[in-house]
Amino acid sequence: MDTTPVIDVEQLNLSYGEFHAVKDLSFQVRRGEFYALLGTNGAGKTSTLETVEGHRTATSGAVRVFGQNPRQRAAVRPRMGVMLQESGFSPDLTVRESVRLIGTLTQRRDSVDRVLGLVGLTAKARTKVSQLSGGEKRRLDFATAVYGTPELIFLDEPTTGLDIQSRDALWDAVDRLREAGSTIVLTTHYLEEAQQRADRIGLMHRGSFHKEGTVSELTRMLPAVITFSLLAPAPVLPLPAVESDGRLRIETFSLQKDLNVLLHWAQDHDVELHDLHAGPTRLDDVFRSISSL
Ligand SMILES: Nc1ncnc2c1ncn2[C@@H]1O[C@H](COP(=O)(O)OP(=O)(O)OP(=O)(O)O)[C@@H](O)[C@H]1O
Repeated sequence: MDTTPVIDVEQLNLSYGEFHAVKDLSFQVRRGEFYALLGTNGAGKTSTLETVEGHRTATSGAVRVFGQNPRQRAAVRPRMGVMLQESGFSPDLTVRESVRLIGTLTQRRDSVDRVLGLVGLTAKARTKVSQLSGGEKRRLDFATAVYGTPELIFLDEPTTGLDIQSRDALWDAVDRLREAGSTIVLTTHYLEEAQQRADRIGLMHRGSFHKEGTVSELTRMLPAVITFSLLAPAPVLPLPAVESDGRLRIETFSLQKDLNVLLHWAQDHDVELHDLHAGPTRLDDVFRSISSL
């Protein structure tokens, strides 16, 4: 089996004039993996991905895609599908013509009807791109990335502007691409999307990784949280809590034990723990912790 990483980035640096946007960034994406590159605004995600996609030259460092320089587009481009943040379709082409053009440009083979069905645009096949809604344009962008089921697929903010049905349909399609063996690289600001699906996450802040690992590795170092409100005066709580916006919040590294203590206390004193929530730290909390740095 080929163990060459699909993406291998080593000590990548990118500068725009005096501005050092990406600093000594190193990461690998393995075959079949779902990797999410997340980060604060301006962290350098797009700059990094544009370099990996072969659109931008690194200031220094090495970037390999399928073991090759991504600037060698003839070798690499047919093997990867890219959904950019903004589409570059000609407004006068129809949806069908646009998808067919992608096939020609990427040199991948597929059935245009199959791809239109996959992205739910069969009924719009003869519609001009200029007449599509924002969500429909986004689905056409997705079609460009998945045409021919490429080995490597980049999804840059894929669900922005999509309604809930279209989002679900997009993630179903991604699941099927993964079953077919495709490697997925995602950037998104919807953290729950990454939290639910990614095998590994690179969390960027100001040009470098703040953290990299699986979701559980990223969240493990933060305490779990119990929140609730009290509708009537109650005796002193059995655990230290902080009050914010009328709710009490307990942070703990022993969730089961402390939840047990709290529930017993409530039972013994006949106290209602209104709107009680307990659970591990979410990725949003990791994000908030770095955004404030
Ligand atoms: N062409 C450019 N010229 C100068 N500065 C640039 C250029 N492109 C990006 N930058 C700067 O480089 C930094 C990284 O930008 P980049 O678009 O890679 O970030 P990002 O993580 O994708 O951000 P966002 O989440 O806001 O889309 C930002 O500070 C941005 O202003």
